[in-house]
Amino acid sequence: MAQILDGLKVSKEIKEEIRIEVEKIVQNHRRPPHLVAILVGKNGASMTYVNNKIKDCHEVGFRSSLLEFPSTVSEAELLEKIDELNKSKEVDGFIVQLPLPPQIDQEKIIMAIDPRKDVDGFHPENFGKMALEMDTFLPATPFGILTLLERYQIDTKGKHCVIIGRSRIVGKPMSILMGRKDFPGNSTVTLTHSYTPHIEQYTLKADIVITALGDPNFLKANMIKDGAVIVDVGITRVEDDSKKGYRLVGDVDFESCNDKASWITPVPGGVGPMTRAMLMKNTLLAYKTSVYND
Ligand SMILES: Nc1nc(=O)c2c([nH]1)NC[C@@H]1CN(c3ccc(C(=O)N[C@@H](CCC(=O)O)C(=O)O)cc3)C=[N+]21
Ligand SMILES: [Mg+2]
Repeated sequence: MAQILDGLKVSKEIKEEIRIEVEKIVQNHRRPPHLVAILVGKNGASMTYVNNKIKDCHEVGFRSSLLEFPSTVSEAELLEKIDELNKSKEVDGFIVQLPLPPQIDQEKIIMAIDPRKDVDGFHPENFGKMALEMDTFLPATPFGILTLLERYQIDTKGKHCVIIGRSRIVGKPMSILMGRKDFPGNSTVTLTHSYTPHIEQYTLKADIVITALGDPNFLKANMIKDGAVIVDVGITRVEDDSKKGYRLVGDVDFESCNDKASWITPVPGGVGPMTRAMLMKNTLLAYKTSVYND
């Protein structure tokens, strides 16, 4: 049986470290860090994620604000709000929860965010800095995966890492980060996606597999090699008879892969909570002007 990369446990440790730091800040009569979340529409999963982020803020002692807009909001209205948040001396960082409705140009919204307050690390300036190994806000999910690998001292140097999915918030940045010079990195990276034929010919050779495609139970035991490290970013709501009406299912067929892998992340309780902890970390970095000091 594989050992568990316990994201829930590590996320609690990180939040506790942040809480202690915020406590000291407030004891020194300074205001706490302030994170703002913009939520457009009433998508169930998005509402859960954003509410959890607000809960995390309370736990670590941050101030938080939730700005909700109807799904009919115009691009101009959102841009106006972003401009206001960019200028506000009371806001350290903010996020615009994705996905956005079709009338809104996602790239235009992300481009409008001041890179200094871009705690998601989605702005091209921050993405470029990430790729060039300069100080920046790392996108929260990849940052969470790196931190999880680091805390469990998973050896990534010289290993073959196969990533499934090339999204701008997970697959693409992850493919860059695993190949960077710092630890955990120094992997040889293969980025696979929907046009990769016979994905198993790559995953079977991988020391580390990171799946981010949103296809429940996609990765089966017969697609991985003995002792592989498996990181599951996928999280899909699958309808069932439970009280909630759904359960969360990852991209990895946990049952079968658990017997073959050396380390594996569970869903829920793996990458998801780590993502949220790293958003708190980035907000603290923005507050302390650790990344941008002008
Ligand atoms: N601007 C923006 N930034 C994001 O970081 C962002 C986003 N948009 N859009 C959607 C994705 C997805 N994402 C998750 C965060 C936490 C969990 C999480 O906490 N998952 C829990 C379960 C939560 C539940 O009950 O649904 C777990 O895996 O244990 C999952 C997914 C952030 N994203
Ligand atoms: Mg993807």
